[in-house]
Amino acid sequence: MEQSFAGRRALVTGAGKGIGRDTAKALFASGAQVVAVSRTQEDLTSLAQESPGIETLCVDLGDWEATERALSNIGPVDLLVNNAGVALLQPFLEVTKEACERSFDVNYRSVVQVSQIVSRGLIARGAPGAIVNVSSQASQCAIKDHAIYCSTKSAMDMLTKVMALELGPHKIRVNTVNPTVVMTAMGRANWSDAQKSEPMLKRIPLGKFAEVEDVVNSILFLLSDRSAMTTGSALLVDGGYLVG
Ligand SMILES: NC(=O)C1=CN([C@@H]2O[C@H](COP(=O)(O)OP(=O)(O)OC[C@H]3O[C@@H](n4cnc5c(N)ncnc54)[C@H](OP(=O)(O)O)[C@@H]3O)[C@@H](O)[C@H]2O)C=CC1
Ligand SMILES: CC(=O)C(C)=O
Repeated sequence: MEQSFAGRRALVTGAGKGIGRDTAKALFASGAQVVAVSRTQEDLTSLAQESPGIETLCVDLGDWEATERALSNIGPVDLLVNNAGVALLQPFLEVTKEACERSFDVNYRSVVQVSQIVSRGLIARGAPGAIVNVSSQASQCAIKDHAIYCSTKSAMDMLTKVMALELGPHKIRVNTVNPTVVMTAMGRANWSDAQKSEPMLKRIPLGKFAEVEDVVNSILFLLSDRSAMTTGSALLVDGGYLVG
C-alpha cells in the first residue's frame, strides 16, 4: 500500500536538484503540501512547472540572516528534510578557511537553524513531526579529500541523535539517511573518474552505487508513520559498504 502524506505539509531543502528535487516531487505526489527551498531560482521555477502546486522559496541556506527572513512566516510544517549540502573537496593539507566555513554553514548550521524554526512551530501547535537529515556514508568512513565533508556529516549524525533525545518528548522524530555515492550533479562532479569510483564500488557487496530513488524511498519511510518507533537512527543506503 502506497504511503500517503495527505494533510501533512513538508519542507525540503536543496529541492532544486538531485535527491532533494525528487524527494519534493515524491512527497507532493503522495499528497503532501510541499515547500521546496533551494539556492537557484531557475531550478525552483522548473520544479513548480513539473509539479504545479509545490510552493518554492529561493534562499542561500548558508546565510543565517537571509534564512531567518525567508522562513520567518513559513507557516505550519509537519515534515522536514534537511537535504541541502555541498561537497567542497580538498586534500587535508590544502583545506581553506572559506571551504571550512561554507561547508559547515550549509551542511550543518543550516540544519540547526531550519530544524529550530520547524520544531518551534510544531511544539507551539502541539503537533507531532518528523525530520530527516540527509547525511552520507562519509559520516562513518574516511574518504580521501573529504576531510571537511566527512566532518560535516559526522557532526550531522551526532546532532541528529541529540535532536532525537530532546525532541522526542514533543513527539518529533529525527533520523538520518546515509547514502553511498549517487550519480546526481554532486555525484557526477566527484565520482565520474573510474580510478576513484572503482575502489569504492569494489567495497560495496551489491556492486552498485545508489539511485536517487533508493534515497527518496528511505527518506519517505523515515518521514512516514511506518517508522513511528524509529528516532535517532542512521539508515545506511550504501549497498552494504565494507568500512575498511
Ligand atoms: N550525490 C551523492 O553522491 C551523495 C549525496 N549526499 C548528500 O545528499 C544531499 C543532496 O545531494 P545531491 O542531490 O547529490 O546534490 P546536488 O548538488 O545534486 O543538489 C544539491 C541541492 O542543494 C542545493 N543547495 C546547495 N547549497 C545550498 C544552499 N546554500 N542553500 C540552498 N540550497 C542549496 C543545490 O542548489 P544549487 O545547485 O543552486 O547550489 C541543489 O539544488 C547532500 O546533503 C549530499 O551531501 C550523500 C551521499 C552521497
Ligand atoms: C559523495 C558523497 O556524499 C559520498 C560518497 O558520501
